[in-house]
This record gives sequence, C-alpha cells and structure tokens, in this order.
Amino acid sequence: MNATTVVAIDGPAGSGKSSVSRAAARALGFSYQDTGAAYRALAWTALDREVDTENPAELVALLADFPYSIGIHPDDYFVRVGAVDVTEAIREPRVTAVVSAVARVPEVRSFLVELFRSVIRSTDRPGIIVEGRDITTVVAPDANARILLTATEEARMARRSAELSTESAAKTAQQLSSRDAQDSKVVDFMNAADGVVTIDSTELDFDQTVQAVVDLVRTSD
Ligand SMILES: Nc1ncnc2c1ncn2[C@@H]1O[C@H](COP(=O)(O)OP(=O)(O)O)[C@@H](O)[C@H]1O
Ligand SMILES: Nc1ccn([C@@H]2O[C@H](COP(=O)(O)OP(=O)(O)O)[C@@H](O)[C@H]2O)c(=O)n1
Repeated sequence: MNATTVVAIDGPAGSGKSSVSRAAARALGFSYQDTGAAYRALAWTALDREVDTENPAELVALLADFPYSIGIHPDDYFVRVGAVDVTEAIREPRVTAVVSAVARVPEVRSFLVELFRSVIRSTDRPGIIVEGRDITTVVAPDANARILLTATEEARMARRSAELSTESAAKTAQQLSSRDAQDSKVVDFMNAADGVVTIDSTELDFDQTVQAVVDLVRTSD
C-alpha cells in the first residue's frame, strides 16, 4: 500500500490555514485535519462543564472523558463532542477567549498530538493535509511537505473581522493579536523551521494561495 502523503501547514490566526488547507485537500483528493478544532472542542467542553480554564489539573482531568471526533473529508467537515455537534459553537468568541489557556497545558498538548497522529493514520485517502500551529515541528516533522502559511497582521485581521459579524473589527483585531502573542509563547509558528517553506498570502487572493499549496505538494511528492 502506498504510504500516505502528509502535508503539514502552520501559521498564525487568520492566515488562511483552515480554508486554504481544505480547498487544497479537495483539489488533491486528500483528507484534511483542522487541529485547532480539537483545542477549541476541549475549551468548549471545559466551559460546558464549568471547569476553570485557568486550572491545568482540571483541564487535564477532562481528557479522561473527551469523546472528540472530527470529519476529515473536505466536504464532510464536522466537529463533535460525543453526540453533540460543536462545529459552529467552537468558533464562538467565548471559546476563542479561553482556547490559548487550554493549549498551553503540556499534558493537553501531548494528549492531542497523539490524537492528531492517530487521525493521520486513519485516513483512507492517498494524502492528508494537517493544519495548526505545531504540525511542521512536533506533530509531523517528517511530513512530505511542510509549509508556514502567513500574512501581515493587517491582512489577517481584515480577513478575520470580515467573517466575524458579532464582534467589532477593533475587538477582533485585539483578540487575534493577543491570541497570537499567547500562542507564540508555547509554539513558534511565526518563523519557518529548517525545511519549512513559507507562503506569504498577503498579496495573493484565495485561489492563488490554494494553488501555491497544491503546486508545492505536487512538486514535493
Ligand atoms: N489569500 C487570501 N485572500 C483573501 N482571503 C483569504 C485568503 N486566505 C484566506 N482567506 C479568508 O480569510 C479568512 C480566515 O481564513 P481561515 O482559513 O479561517 O484562517 P486560519 O485558519 O489560519 O485562522 C477566511 O474567510 C478565508 O476565506
Ligand atoms: N496545532 C495547534 C492548533 C491550535 N492550537 C491552539 O488552538 C487555538 C485555535 O486554533 P485555530 O487553528 O482554530 O485558530 P485560528 O488560527 O483558526 O484562529 C490556537 O489559538 C492555539 O491556541 C494549538 O495550540 N496547536
């Protein structure tokens, strides 16, 4: 059986990781894993069970009963905790506000890294694109293609606020900037590690960005 082609894509908030990865996976006939959804689903679970998201021990205790599942077909994306579909809920500002606190707990990270790797192994398609913050460096450092997808903070803020109607642009910008600052204390996703190709989409439109990823995968396989 052919080995699965693994594509790792990291980058800051609003750089286009999820939407570009999903479209590129569709174009390549690959699966697609949004690893941020797992951190968000755990944060959602903590809020749902009224767990203190600033208490690492309480967060780690949630992992014993965290029935997380995610759709990895680009056209069948869903995020569930048990039977509850949380695909939309995990994007709510109340979840985004606490996800970085959840993501900085080492035991949470090591648990989810193993979960991400099991999802990679589970794909029945010839390849899988995995996107997040630490994919090129921790989850899949031996991936066939490793990409840092970035854009200027201004471009990322504009894109994120264009899709979040419930928050003011100023509030979205402040939240995005502070989350990047918190996240980069845990994982460096602003500088490409050795062997990682940087794609800066600031001057590219969506389709050009997708094409850049597809071209890179096709030349690296
Ligand atoms: N190159 C691009 N040009 C314009 N808009 C883009 C581009 N890449 C992504 N977007 C849009 O920016 C928004 C944020 O993209 P998303 O995939 O959610 O980013 P991330 O997952 O990195 O936070 C989405 O509405 C997406 O369609
Ligand atoms: N591989 C990953 C993916 C996400 N995360 C955390 O999860 C949060 C949400 O990730 P996301 O990819 O859904 O966020 P966006 O970049 O889509 O805004 C990030 O802000 C990080 O705190 C992480 O630590 N490691």
